[in-house]
Amino acid sequence: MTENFYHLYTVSQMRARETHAVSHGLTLSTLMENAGRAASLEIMKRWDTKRTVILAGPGKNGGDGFVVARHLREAGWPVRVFGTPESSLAQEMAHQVDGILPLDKVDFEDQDLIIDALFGTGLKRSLENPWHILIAKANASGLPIVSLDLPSGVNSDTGEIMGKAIQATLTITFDAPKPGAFLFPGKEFFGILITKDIGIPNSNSEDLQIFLNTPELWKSFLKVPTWRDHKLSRGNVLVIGSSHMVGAPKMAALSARRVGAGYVTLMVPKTIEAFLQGSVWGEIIKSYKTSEDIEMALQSGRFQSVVIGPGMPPSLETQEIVKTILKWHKPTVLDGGALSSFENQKEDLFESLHENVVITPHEGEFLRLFPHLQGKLRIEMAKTASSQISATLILKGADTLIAKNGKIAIQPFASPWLATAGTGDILAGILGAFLSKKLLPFEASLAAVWVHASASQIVGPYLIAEDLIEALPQEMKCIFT
Ligand SMILES: NC(=O)C1=CN([C@@H]2O[C@H](COP(=O)(O)OP(=O)(O)OC[C@H]3O[C@@H](n4cnc5c(N)ncnc54)[C@H](O)[C@@H]3O)[C@@H](O)[C@H]2O)[C@@H](O)CC1
Ligand SMILES: [K+]
Repeated sequence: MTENFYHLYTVSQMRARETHAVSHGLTLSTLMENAGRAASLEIMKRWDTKRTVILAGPGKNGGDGFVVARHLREAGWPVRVFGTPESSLAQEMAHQVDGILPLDKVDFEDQDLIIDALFGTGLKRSLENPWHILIAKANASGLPIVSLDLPSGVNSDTGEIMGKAIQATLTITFDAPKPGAFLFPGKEFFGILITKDIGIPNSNSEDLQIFLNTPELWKSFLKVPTWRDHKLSRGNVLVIGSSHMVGAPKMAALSARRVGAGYVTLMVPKTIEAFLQGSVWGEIIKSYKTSEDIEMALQSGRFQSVVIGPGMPPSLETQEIVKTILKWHKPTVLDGGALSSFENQKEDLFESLHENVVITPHEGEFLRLFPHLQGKLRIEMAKTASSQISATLILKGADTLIAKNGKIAIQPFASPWLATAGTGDILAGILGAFLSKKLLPFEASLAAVWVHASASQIVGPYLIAEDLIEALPQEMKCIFT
């Protein structure tokens, strides 16, 4: 198993792993034996003797199922095996098991447990009957289902449901988890996910293409202050607001402070300056009339990062301000209206983006900028779009994706209660703070998405944006202890 436990293997990477194993003298039969044995041991660890039905598909996933059948029977379990081995390797494993019945005769009456070894990483195209009926029958049985490698019917690379999928109680995946285990809708079908080593030697050759966001990737870059620090050295963030929605930039600014930015300036139109002076305490309020005033503020060189978008209306004025900011090549977060303003001038935006920018669209904002990706899976959207722009992309959603040059990290968890107004402004603020602390845009994005999601779990049900801001210091303390 790879030491990068956060590394997710695509189907083509799994094939490369297989070839790598063979080049180290392992046979495919040995790997199948290792997989089946590891799975059967895990099953016997979790359950006492159960009347078990094994559903074995035509390929190697089915082969793994036959191995499980043999091991469970050797341990005295009553096991009924249904399958139609087609590949020579699956047949080799099937020969070691007596009394295999045809899949159309499957019956779950008086049984306790189902092992799903129908399809794994080799699933191609959408499943049709008789597989549909079989999967529906297994799901409707009410029995616990253990899926080998992945729930049959889930696309290993994308999490797409290929017609119909097994709803697993437990999934025992081999060598390393697959992206589909963390991408919706497939993610919901895995039940408990565990990974088993099957003896494939470590290899360094595969590129890190898709992986899970974990603090190990960025924690060391987030520093606690020392006696040498002062408020400006701890990150100086400029948040641009508008009179359109005043609360949004306020929340972004406060969030930046709550995750450790030492100094946050909120720059708003002259018309609301006085109002804001009276309603915020710790942020510095400055005003602007035109984009030139913002340019002058940036000229001062004081700000280490800029956040624009929360509460900004999609307009030509916003567009002008964004273009002005991007000229300065500062670490910059573009969110909400800062992105939507370019719906009809996408190329202008793409040309102005640079390496220090992070864009944080939700799917609606994303499709305004990349309409040609409408109908694509999220993982494909992120991969394609991030290869087209020089900025880092955070594609927000239940399984937020962070992408740069086609490399993608998946946020493994987040509370569904985050689906409420204002939480996006908070993410923009957190990100602005981490950028001001000199984290590189990709690492800052990983850290911000994690902190945001993790804080949402601290708050729990009935979260509103203001609660999330309050929970940020607790989350930051968790990271540092
Ligand atoms: N890659 C590796 O290193 C290892 C893989 N192993 C197992 O092997 C699995 C992959 O094996 P395979 O590549 O044989 O693939 P699968 O066993 O997942 O499925 C391939 C078979 O399903 C058929 N099939 C695909 N899509 C279909 C559809 N829509 N309708 C009907 N039939 C369809 C194919 O014609 C082929 O016969 C993994 O998921 C894992 O369980 C393990 O044995 C251990 C080692
Ligand atoms: K399976």
